[in-house]
Parts: sequence; C-alpha cells; structure tokens
Amino acid sequence: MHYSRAYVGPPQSPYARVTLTELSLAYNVSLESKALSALVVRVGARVPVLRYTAFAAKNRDIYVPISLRSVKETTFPLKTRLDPPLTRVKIHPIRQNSIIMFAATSSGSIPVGTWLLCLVALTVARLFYFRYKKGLSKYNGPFFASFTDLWRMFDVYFNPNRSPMLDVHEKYGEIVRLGPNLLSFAKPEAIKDIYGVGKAWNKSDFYPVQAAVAKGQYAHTLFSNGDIPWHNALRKAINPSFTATASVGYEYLIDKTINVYLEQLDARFANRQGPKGVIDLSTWMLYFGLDVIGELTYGSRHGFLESGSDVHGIIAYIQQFLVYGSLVGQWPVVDKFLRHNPLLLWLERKGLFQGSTFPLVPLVAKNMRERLNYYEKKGESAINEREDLLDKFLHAKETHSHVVTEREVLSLSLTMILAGAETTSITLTALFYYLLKNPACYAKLQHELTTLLPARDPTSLECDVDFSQAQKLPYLHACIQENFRMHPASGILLERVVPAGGANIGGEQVPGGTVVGVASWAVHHNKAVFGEDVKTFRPERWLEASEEQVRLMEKTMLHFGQGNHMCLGKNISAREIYKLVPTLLRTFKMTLTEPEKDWTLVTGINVKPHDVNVRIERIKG
Ligand code: HEM
Repeated sequence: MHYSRAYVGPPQSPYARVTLTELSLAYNVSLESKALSALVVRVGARVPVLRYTAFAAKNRDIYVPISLRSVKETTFPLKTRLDPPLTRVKIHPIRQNSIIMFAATSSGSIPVGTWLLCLVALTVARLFYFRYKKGLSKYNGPFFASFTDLWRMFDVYFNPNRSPMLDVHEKYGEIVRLGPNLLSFAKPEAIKDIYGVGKAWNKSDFYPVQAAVAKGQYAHTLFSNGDIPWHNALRKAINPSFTATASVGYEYLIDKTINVYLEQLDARFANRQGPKGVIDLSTWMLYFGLDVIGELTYGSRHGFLESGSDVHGIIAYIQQFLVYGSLVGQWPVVDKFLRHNPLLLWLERKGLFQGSTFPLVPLVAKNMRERLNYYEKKGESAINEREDLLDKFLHAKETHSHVVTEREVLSLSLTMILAGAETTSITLTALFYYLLKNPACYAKLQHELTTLLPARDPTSLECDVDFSQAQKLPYLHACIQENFRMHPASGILLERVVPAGGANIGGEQVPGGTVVGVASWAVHHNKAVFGEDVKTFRPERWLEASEEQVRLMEKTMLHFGQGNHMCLGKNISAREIYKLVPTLLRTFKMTLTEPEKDWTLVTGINVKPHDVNVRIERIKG
C-alpha cells in the first residue's frame, strides 16, 4: 500500500474533495485500472472523527464527502462513473499537520501477468527503438544484430570457428551493422577516418572488460585502459624504448630464447619416428612466444620451452582470460556482474574473496620487486648493466615520475605478456602453415636463405641470423607481409566511439556515439587493393606490385592496428619473426603430417590456429 501526503480539504471541513488527478499522481496508478478496487483515506488520530455521508462522482472528479467520526479504519464502497467502479474507501484515524493522508489499495496487488506484460512491452519497445535507430537503421547486417548486442555474444559463444568478420562483409557489404550501435567497415578509406593521425577517439566499452584484476583492483594494461590522457602520457614516456633502434638492444634476449627453442625441438622431436617426431606447432610457438616475451620483459623465461608444458597453468589462464574478454566484451555491461563485479572486487580488497587475481600479476610484481632490490643493493650504476624492458620501465619511472609509478611499471610488464605472446606465436604458426601448404613458396624461400645468407654451420643449434640482414631478404619480407595480410592475428574490431557531433567515415556520415571499427580481415581481403586472388597466399604480389601500389597495400594493413594505439611492440615482434623464421628453416626440414588437411581456426580476440602438426628433421650440411 502506498501513502502520500495530499491536501484534500481543510481539516475542519466535513467534505473533502479528492480528484482523480491527485490520486493518480499520488499513487502512480490509474483509477481506471481494473485492479484498483479500494480507496484508503487516513486521517489524524486525535481529531474528532471523520464521518462520511455520501460521495459522488462528477466527470473525472470523485467527491468524497467525509465527516469526522472515531473509527480507526473505515472502508466504504465507491460508486463512480468509472467502469469498473471503485468499490471501497477506507478511512484511517491518523492525522498529521492538518493534512489528510490517503492511499489507494487494490484488490490484491497488480497481477504478476500485468507486470510481465509491461516488461515485455517495454523490452520490445526498446528493441525496436534500437532497430530503427536514427542514422544506423539504413545499414545492412544480421537481422538480430540490429536489435541487441546479445546476437554477437551468441555468435562468439556458439560459433567459435566463424571467420573474423570476413564472411559478414562478403554477405552484407562494406559497412555492416553488427550491433544496435556498432558499425564494422571494410572500406580501406575508413582506416584513416577512424584511426588516422590526430584522431584520438575514445575506445569502446569492449576494452575495460580486458583489464586484469589484482587484489580487488583493476590491473589495467595499455590495451584495456581507455583513459586517453593517461595513455598518451605513458606512451610518450616509453615510446623511445620500443623504436627500431632501441630494439637492437634486445636482440640478444631473442637469440637466447631461439637457442633454447632449437635445442628443445632437436632433443624432443627431430628425426624421431611416429608421433614422437611430430610437433603441435601452435602450442610450441606459444611456448616460444611466452618465453621470449618473459626474457624481453624481465630477463627470464617462464620455462615453457624447457618443461614442454604449461607452467603454473599460465596458458590455460590466459586462454580463459581471452575467451572471457572476447565473449563478455560483446556486451560489456555483463562484466559488472562477473569479473569486475564491484561487490566481488570489494570483497577481494577486504580479503574475503580470492580468485579474480590474474596469476601473472604476482609473478610480474615479484620480478619488479626483485629488480628494485637489486638496484638498491648495487646502486644507480646497475641500471646500465642490463637491457630488458623492465629496466626501461623502471628508468622511465625515474625520468617521468609524474606519469610512470610502480603501478605503471607493473601494468606495462603485464601488457607485454598479454599483448605480445599469443599474437606473435599465432603469426609464426600461420606463416609456417602457409609455407608448408605452398611447397613452391617454401622452396623459393629456402633458396633465398641459402643463397643470400652466409652459410650455416650444420652442427650449430644457435641463432646465427642477423636481423638487419634478414630484413633485406626480399622474398622473406614478401612472405611475412603476405602472412600478415592473410592472417592478421587479431580477430576483433578495434572499436572506437565516434565523437559527439558525428563524423564522416569512408564517405558516410555516422552519428556521434556510434561504436565503429575497421575489420582487418575484410580490408586485408580487399580485391581493389590486393588483387583478385586475395584468398590465395601469394607472396609474389608484394614483389610484382608497383611502388605506389605497395604503398597503398601497406597503408591498408591493420595487423598492428594504426594511429594512437598502434602496436607498441611491432619492432620487437618483427625482430623475433625475421630471426626465428630463417633460423628454423635453415635448421630443420619441416613437413605437415597431413598436407591435405586444413587447419582449424578458433576466433576470439585473436584468431588462433589449431591442428598444425609438423614433422621435423635436422638439415645436415
Ligand atoms: C605479430 C605480433 C603482434 C601483433 C599482430 C600485434 C597486434 C596488435 C594490435 C592489432 C594492436 C592494436 C590494438 C588497438 O588498436 O586497440 C596492438 C597493440 C599493442 N601491442 Fe601488439 N601485436 C604484436 C606483438 C606485440 C608485442 C611483441 C608486444 C610487446 C613487446 C606488443 C605490445 C602491444 C601493446 C603494448 C599494445 C597496446 C598499444 C596501445 O594501446 O597503445 N605487441 N598489438
């Protein structure tokens, strides 16, 4: 029962007048509602009693003549011209400040069915509002996607082998509405319109979902944090550590891991018969990717290669982390009820709940702590002894203390592992897959390596490829570019929010607030830019094209993203790829165990290859 204060007449008045409007406003119910069957009037206790003698209904007003009477509660039928009529009025002996209080009751509450009906009506109205949203309804896309983001969530969950937005663009065209407020572009011009120089559009709500958690706090990475001033200041502070020149200093760390990789492959698989000689390439490339990034970040491998297994369940956790991110990121509001649930985070901060903390966080924190202790013992000069990223981050903490605190150092180290390991390993797996599926390309590359690089000592299990040399090998470069084109590791839209006022994207005026992104897989398969045979792995296209065409092709490549958030580690990752690929090819002869069989791709945040099983034999002389 709801009560509301309402003046219904002077207290001494024997007649109070209640209008329908007042009652409706007071109770937020319509008196014409069939459910409403009683009117309750409460009047002050110590006042002589209200007596009602009669009432009348006139037009839409109910006149309730009330006289004072000593009753605690009175009900009486209401006859009005309403259909169905109100049936009763109760009078309660409560009086406050000369104001008569009244309430309406209904015969029981409003039936659950009515509530449900209202809910359904509201939901349907909302869905249709989304569907016909101004400025977006003209774009094609999967029918249900225009109503709700749930469509994308379902698609991610039930369709893990879907092609990453290539098929939707093939079906619906160059601009596809993938959600009530989300447009995906396959137009190359859209790249500069969304990510181009000077654009600093906000990242969408997809990104914060990707934040890790440490002791009940968001442990943001550069990738997950949408705070533009923080991002810009941090990138400015650390960009110098990621230039092509700076990454020369990390080459020895890459070499160290490549050497361990070669040793392990040789000892475990090379020249072995049967299944013992077969590598699950995507798994072993991930071991490499995680170990090399550990070496690069804090100067020590995680131990995946040496153990040949998932150390501390880190891979399983990262997989689960990425699956969560790609699924929940489609409908970010759900995240507040799950991983970033404020209540769970609070409980974790109070030590009453455990489980959200990302296992890499303590590991990264331990490395940072050890390094700080080391500096403390050895003094400032120790900072120049080593050259890994942690040193650089700690150095930035000294030089840019207003931006880089311990929190940023931790966050950056974590970012390296999350952003740099799987992406590189996927790229490497894909490249070997394409080479092995295209024996002519494989042979051509082998020939280039044999003829243009210094001869390799066949007994050596060490990386002897210099990056500056490898980078100049034209066919190797063409293979690497073609692989990036065919298989950009990231399978998501790099979503941005159109600023208020709207923007012109690829010749279309898009309303402010719309979430937009360019589908890398779709632009990488644009026939006008790359030629008719876009579905074929053909490195030669990079060698045959005119300089102008190559420039256009390069501008259309989104594998590292573009603009403000372009991959920070691209120079490092290039160094890994240009060194590892020739080294492996010069050390082992590789063959697919089932050359006719295609790989399986699982699309999440990254497009992960599976079932690339490779037999290896040592190349002797
Ligand atoms: C082939 C390997 C790699 C690929 C394909 C790749 C791809 C990408 C892409 C597409 C983005 C853009 C995200 C966006 O716009 O939202 C990105 C960002 C990033 N990548 Fe990479 N990445 C690779 C390797 C690495 C490595 C090795 C590192 C670290 C050493 C790294 C660190 C980062 C960081 C820190 C960001 C966030 C940049 C920012 O938001 O400012 N990546 N990467």
